[in-house]
Amino acid sequence: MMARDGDAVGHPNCVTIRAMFGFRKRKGKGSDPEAPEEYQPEGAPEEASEAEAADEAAPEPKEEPTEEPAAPGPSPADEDEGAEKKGGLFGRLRERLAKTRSSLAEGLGALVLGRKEIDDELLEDLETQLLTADVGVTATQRIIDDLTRRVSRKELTDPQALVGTLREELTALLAPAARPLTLPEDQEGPFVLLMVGVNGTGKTTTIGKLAQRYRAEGREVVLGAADTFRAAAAEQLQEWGERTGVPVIRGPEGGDPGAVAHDAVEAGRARGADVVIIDTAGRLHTQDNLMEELAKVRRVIAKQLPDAPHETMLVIDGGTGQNALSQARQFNQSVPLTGLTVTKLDGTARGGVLFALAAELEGVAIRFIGVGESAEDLRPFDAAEFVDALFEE
Ligand SMILES: Nc1nc2c(ncn2[C@@H]2O[C@H](COP(=O)(O)OP(=O)(O)OP(=O)(O)O)[C@@H](O)[C@H]2O)c(=O)[nH]1
Repeated sequence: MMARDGDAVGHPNCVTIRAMFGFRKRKGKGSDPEAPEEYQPEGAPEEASEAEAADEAAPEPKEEPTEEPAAPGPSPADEDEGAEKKGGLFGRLRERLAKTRSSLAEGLGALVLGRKEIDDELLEDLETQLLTADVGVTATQRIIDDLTRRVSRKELTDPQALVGTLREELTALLAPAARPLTLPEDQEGPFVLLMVGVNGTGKTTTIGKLAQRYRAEGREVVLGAADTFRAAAAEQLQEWGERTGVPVIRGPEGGDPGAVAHDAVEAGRARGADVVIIDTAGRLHTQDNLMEELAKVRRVIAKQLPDAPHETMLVIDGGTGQNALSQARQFNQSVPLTGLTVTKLDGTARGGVLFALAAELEGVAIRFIGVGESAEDLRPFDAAEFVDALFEE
């Protein structure tokens, strides 16, 4: 890896290039991206243990609370409640990110405590802290380069200001990736979402939550169960379909997933649906089989509808840390990705991986994050909100 800020080297009182490579020297420390995560998969959606899971079980998706409630317009009392709810939602995000918060932000606070100046050692410790929190090599390098530059120009001298500056840097790093998924209002034919991801990352659950969200917005949705490899996957999708009042197109077990995808798009067209969401297998006999199958499903959809799939979304388990990056790269080769959903951030200290994904996967937007099992825990990804939730007292 090349340093990009050579001009910092040799400047009096400034950090040296040594600091930027500190992570190499400390390789062992906290740099075990493949280490098993303590996250324990929880039960099926309807088994959610928290009180708010009751929200999810509501039979009418239109009554599902949303972050931006639709008409009728709010009364003044509702507005107060709205503000409170917003605070509540932020509070909940903050609480759900507690593990990442303690591994990333709280560690940084401790790091600068009692320091009098920003020297090599402090920047090296910061670098280690970021890598330990799964921020990843590219993002960490970019941040340390930038801080080094600021220190060398004397724009940043006070260690206590370092955390604030870092917070800005982290937000700026995430911001280009935080592009919401907006459905066109005037599109001819349905908006087709192809959902991919390895087994157990929360793909089917995410599809269910998305169906619920879109139904609550008054959109017509069709689901396609193109994971014909695992019968339980279609069952699970069917349950979500029943819960949200959305038709689910299925095929025979072991059948052709391309045919199911085709039928789902066709059903979406015939019904004048706004959105078709297609679930795919997360595991086949081999990884190569899986990638070929996904590419084929994609081709079938593309033949049927110009520009479709309009979104190819990879669902990643945030608890897999740096492994998420290799998953994303691999999927991206077979089915060019347009968006990501990172789930299970509520059960892991490895949420720093969002920064790694933003830095490494240019052009792929982070659409949603999952911070729990209920529908409102699938949140549109907002860079500033995410960083605030990690840093705000
Ligand atoms: N805590 C938590 N659990 C989640 C989240 N998203 C999904 N889950 C849970 O993760 C488990 C696996 O989710 P699935 O939707 O079955 O995963 P999948 O990727 O479809 O897996 P396959 O169907 O096996 O391919 C379920 O128990 C979900 O409720 C999240 O953001 N937080």
